[in-house]
Amino acid sequence: MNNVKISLTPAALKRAASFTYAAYTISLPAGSLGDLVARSAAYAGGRVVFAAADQSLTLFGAKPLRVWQDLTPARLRQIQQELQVQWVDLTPGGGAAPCLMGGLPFDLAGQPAKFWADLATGYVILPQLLFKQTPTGKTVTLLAPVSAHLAADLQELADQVSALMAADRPVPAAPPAVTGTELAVADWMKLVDRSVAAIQAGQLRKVVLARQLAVTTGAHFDPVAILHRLAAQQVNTYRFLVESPQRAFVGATPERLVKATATEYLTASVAGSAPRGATPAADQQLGAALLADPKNQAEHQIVVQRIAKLLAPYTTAVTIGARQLLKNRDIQHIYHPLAGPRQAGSHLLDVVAALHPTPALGGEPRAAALAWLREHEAGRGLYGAPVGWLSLGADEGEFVVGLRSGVFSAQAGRLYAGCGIVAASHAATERAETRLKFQPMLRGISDSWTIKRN
Ligand SMILES: C=C(O[C@@H]1C=C(C(=O)O)C=C[C@H]1O)C(=O)O
Repeated sequence: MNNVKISLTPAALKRAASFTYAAYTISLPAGSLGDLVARSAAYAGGRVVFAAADQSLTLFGAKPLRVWQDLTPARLRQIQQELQVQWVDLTPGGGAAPCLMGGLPFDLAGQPAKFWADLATGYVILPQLLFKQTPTGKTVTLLAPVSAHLAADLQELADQVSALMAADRPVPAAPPAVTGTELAVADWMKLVDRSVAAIQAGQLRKVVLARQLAVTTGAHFDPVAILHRLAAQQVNTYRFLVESPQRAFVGATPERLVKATATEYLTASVAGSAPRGATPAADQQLGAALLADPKNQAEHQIVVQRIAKLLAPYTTAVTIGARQLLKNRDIQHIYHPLAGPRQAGSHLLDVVAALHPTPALGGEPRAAALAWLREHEAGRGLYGAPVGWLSLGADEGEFVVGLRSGVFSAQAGRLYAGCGIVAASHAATERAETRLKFQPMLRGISDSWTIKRN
């Protein structure tokens, strides 16, 4: 691509003067956005990627103009509302809106999540370079603060895009060999037993317990390389990367929290898990057994009923789609899509606040489950939390549940996996289920790993 020339008329510059930020959208030649992400090492420490499971959208934000931490959905809604009126589109003929991208914490009131460093309490960026790929094309939206040198600043951003597109794609390094340690297994199994006892005593109906696998490598964890491997390995998943100067949170989740279009909210209930079979017949049998299993049915019913109730006030009617199996490479789940037309005046982040954490990640009732987790579990950081993007134009965006994921520094990482505990749960089976849920990320980070139990 030849270098792009930004053209701003004096009238456009005058219009910009009453705003804080100015945006300018450029169409890019066809080609995979993944290739650009692969070349983006110069922006390491400040990248966020979101790739929708149905390939309808990939977003790549880089060069944060602003960063927010200590987040709740309500706080992010306030930030969105403030920013919505602070930017102006200077694209001749009209361009795309800037977006906020990143993740909220699972529970700000939970125990501190030390390993997460600067990602611990949520991390949302306003990128200066926002690449967007849809089936109809590829664009980049540049965002600069309005100043006397706005035209030069936008041109410099455009030049950085040209340089990125011209950069050589680095030859991917072989994935590092990894040593893993399952943390606190005996304690966790005891906690499963105690949770089952609390459920049987009527203290709560369901709680989702997570555990951690610490991973280390003598080489280097490259979050973008992990993201690419996940994209190739994990069908039917949303891939994401939230990268700060200190950490990178990467994953491939099957679970949508909520997508807001102009007219609809779409969500999903994903709960109840089984392995994939080695042959189509074995796989079909495992799926049929999962659908027929009373414990998994009970676990799933709690989730689907609660989500339908929580979504109802924000829609004119909730439709619960047919029960299906959601199959990823290593795991299959019971799955229901849910959707409803938007209630006039409702906001995406209010729906995020209402839904998170669903009983697929927290429990039922929510308050009792969260209290149980705050007391018994180490902080989750962004694991299991809303991860996604939010437009600063219309109130549209999508948040997924940050599962099948890990957080990394250069040489160390933590993978997370959780499972729903109900009255009929057994610690050994739940441990096996969480082991299965570590599998996608282990495969994503390495071709060879050794796991120790601590
Ligand atoms: C908590 C996780 O997964 C969640 C729990 C599930 C279950 O209990 O069956 C299934 C899918 C997810 O909603 C995880 O993968 O870490």
